[in-house]
Amino acid sequence: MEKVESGSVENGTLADFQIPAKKLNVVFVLGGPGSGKGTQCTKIVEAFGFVHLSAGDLLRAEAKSGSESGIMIDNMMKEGKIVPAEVTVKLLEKAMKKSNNDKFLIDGFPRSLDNRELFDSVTGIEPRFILFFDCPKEEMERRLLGRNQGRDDDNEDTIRKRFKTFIETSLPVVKFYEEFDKVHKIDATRTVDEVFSSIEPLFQEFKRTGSELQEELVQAILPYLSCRLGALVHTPFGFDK
Ligand SMILES: Nc1ncnc2c1ncn2[C@@H]1O[C@H](COP(=O)(O)OP(=O)(O)OP(=O)(O)O)[C@@H](O)[C@H]1O
Ligand SMILES: Nc1ccn([C@H]2C[C@H](O)[C@@H](COP(=O)(O)O)O2)c(=O)n1
Repeated sequence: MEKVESGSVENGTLADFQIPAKKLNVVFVLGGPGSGKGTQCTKIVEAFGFVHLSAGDLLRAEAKSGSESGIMIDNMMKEGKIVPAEVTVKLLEKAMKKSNNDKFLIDGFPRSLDNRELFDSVTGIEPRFILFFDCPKEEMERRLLGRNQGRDDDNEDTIRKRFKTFIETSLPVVKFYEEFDKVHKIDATRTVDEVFSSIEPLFQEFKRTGSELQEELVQAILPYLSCRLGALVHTPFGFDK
């Protein structure tokens, strides 16, 4: 299979990608904090077999891992600031390489023009389109304060800072892609199901075929089967006898 040319990649980090950049289907999911990006990504994954990569989740995991950059990430997130693009792009790249899939929903990224430029130069991946969840500040704030997922940044003070960063640093990314006609603006004030109904048609081209669904089923039950098989081998009535 054709690979990404290492010459086009900084540090050659993408050289072990099994799928060429041009064949990867990447959709960026943008919107203010609490606009419902993660909620809709979960539904898109179920319906269309995408891999959901949340930049925020990857950063939170890295912060918890005790790595060198962990404390810096944690502090920046508490201040509602955008973590340096080098860190986030590296985490995304690693997560994409680990996956065998060719369809990625990248949630909460690019959150700045720096994010966008570095991702572009490192991966050479052009997003298929951008989903932009449009929601008034008051509704986003209401949702964030009711989220109850134990996130350190879901407090009034940090939420105010996150909104400011969203307007000053993240909206210019949406404007950038609007110039290329790549943005699907979604009214995110409706119910979860209504929002999903309005984005579903955008993903029809990614509908899974029968054999893809079959392969997914096999992958899902394989761990169970191998576990059962292992148990049989080690019981007196199993294969040993
Ligand atoms: N359409 C909706 N109507 C009402 N509540 C919603 C809707 N979509 C999501 N929520 C709720 O709002 C909260 C925030 O949603 P979600 O985590 O999906 O937002 P997000 O955009 O991913 O936020 P963040 O950028 O902070 O990670 C959650 O508690 C979720 O259940
Ligand atoms: N590309 C990104 C994405 C996220 N962050 C930081 C800053 C955000 O406030 C925080 C939480 O993200 P969320 O889970 O709300 O998407 O993570 C960033 O610096 N760069």
